[in-house]
Amino acid sequence: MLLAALAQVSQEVAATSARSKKVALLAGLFRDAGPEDVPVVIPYLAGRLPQGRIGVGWRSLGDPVEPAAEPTLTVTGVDARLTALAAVSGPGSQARRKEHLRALFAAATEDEQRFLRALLTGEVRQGALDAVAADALAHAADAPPADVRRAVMLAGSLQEVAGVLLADGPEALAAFRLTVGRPVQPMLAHTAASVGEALDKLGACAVEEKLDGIRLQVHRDGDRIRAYTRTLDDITDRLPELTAAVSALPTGRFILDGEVIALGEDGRPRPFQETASRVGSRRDVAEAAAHVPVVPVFFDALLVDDEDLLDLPFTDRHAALARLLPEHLRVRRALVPDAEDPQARAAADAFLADTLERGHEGVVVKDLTAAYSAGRRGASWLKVKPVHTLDLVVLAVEWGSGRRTGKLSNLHLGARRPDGTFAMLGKTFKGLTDALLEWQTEKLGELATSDDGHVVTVRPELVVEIAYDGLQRSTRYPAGVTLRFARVLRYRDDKTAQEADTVETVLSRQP
Ligand SMILES: Nc1ncnc2c1ncn2[C@@H]1O[C@H](COP(=O)(O)OP(=O)(O)OP(=O)(O)O)[C@@H](O)[C@H]1O
Repeated sequence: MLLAALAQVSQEVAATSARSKKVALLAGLFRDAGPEDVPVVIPYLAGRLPQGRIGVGWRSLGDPVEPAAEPTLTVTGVDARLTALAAVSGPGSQARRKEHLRALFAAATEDEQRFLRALLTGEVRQGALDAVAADALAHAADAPPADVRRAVMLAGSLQEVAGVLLADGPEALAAFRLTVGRPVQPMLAHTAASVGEALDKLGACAVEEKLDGIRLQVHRDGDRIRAYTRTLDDITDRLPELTAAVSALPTGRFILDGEVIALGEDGRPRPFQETASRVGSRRDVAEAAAHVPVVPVFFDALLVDDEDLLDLPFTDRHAALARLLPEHLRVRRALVPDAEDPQARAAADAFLADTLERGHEGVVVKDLTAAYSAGRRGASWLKVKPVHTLDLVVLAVEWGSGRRTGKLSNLHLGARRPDGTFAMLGKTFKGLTDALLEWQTEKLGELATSDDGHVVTVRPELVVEIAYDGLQRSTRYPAGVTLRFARVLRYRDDKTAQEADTVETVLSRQP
């Protein structure tokens, strides 16, 4: 497929707000795509590079290059060129990257150049494009849209489903089943302002402690035990405690969802960074385990023996969990069978107070009747946390002064808009430790697209968790509000910019 075709459809999709028109445009594109094009076309449409970060800085994109008259570039050709570019390393690599880029731009027409430039600087972002693309794919392949969506949820990747569907037709979708050893995207939660609000929204529910650890999905088939993070990375070898705890269970086949967390001897959670460094580090596993032991704590069961539990109500899944696991491996919870009963409401509030007292970050309130909606932020799980936090995208950063000279310090923070662009909400350099400063200077340097000596603009890719005390009106910022006392809590390596909080979420937090 020619890059020109993709660039044109991408532009047309961005220009229309009608979902049905977007679906029709994308379906047309998918009909023309060969299976070999799919792994490139889908990420390009969403503004992602299959290579992840390719180390192209603003310098390399500098001077204009004379465009080609006729389109000849293919999407697979462009992808191969960018793979080669990403592989360049060692002395002189900047110059060689620049050569690759110049060659690519010289072969591109004016429209293609515009598309490539936007792709490389992170401007081609299309809000919620993956859901539209799944429906378009169903159209293109004459498959039921619901079947395609379910396959995507189970495969954890639209690309993979697209490849199989376009190559083998709708019957091939049956191969995407919940399978032990094949991780699925975890179910996510919305936010409620208080336990009372959550009870009003959900009715009969369970209130569970919200542990501030790292999301964990464990698959066991006899001796084969694998553990995955929220981004589906395999972390089994880093957490020997986990394999030990899971292999001691009598049941041999299951998929469980939970959290891994470092607890102190008093049972209170240790600082989040300690859990994060255990999960993030492959080195000296035995020593790290002795130093900062972690425990798995589970809150859901997706499959037990050969039974797929995804579509069962939460109560049934939890009953399966209770049969499978001893109490200390399960999250603590309080049941609220009748959300209108004042006593039950008071008990739910008391459960939150007790959970906070024990050092945890809040609770997750769960609808007792809801199925497990993998990969989606279902309305049936509501988290309640007293400290306000937002996951925002770093749009730009300022060079520091004084003690921070030479470091990229003051972060410009953005929330997501429905069209995939970002609205700046404010700036902060508070809460940044020396280690974080060091880390962000390097990372943001790699993502830089322009630098005026004071402000460095970056590809909007890094997600940072920000605590704040409230919102205040501001005419300086595009959403009309800014954050009061914003401070950095941590970087969220496990989230992409598409998963950052939206302007709508931010505004809904206004009292
Ligand atoms: N009992 C629980 N039930 C569900 N999720 C839990 C529970 N305890 C801790 N968690 C964690 O909370 C997360 C749910 O919140 P959410 O879906 O908003 O993701 P998040 O943005 O990573 O959350 P946050 O930023 O608030 O930590 C889960 O991904 C999981 O890691």
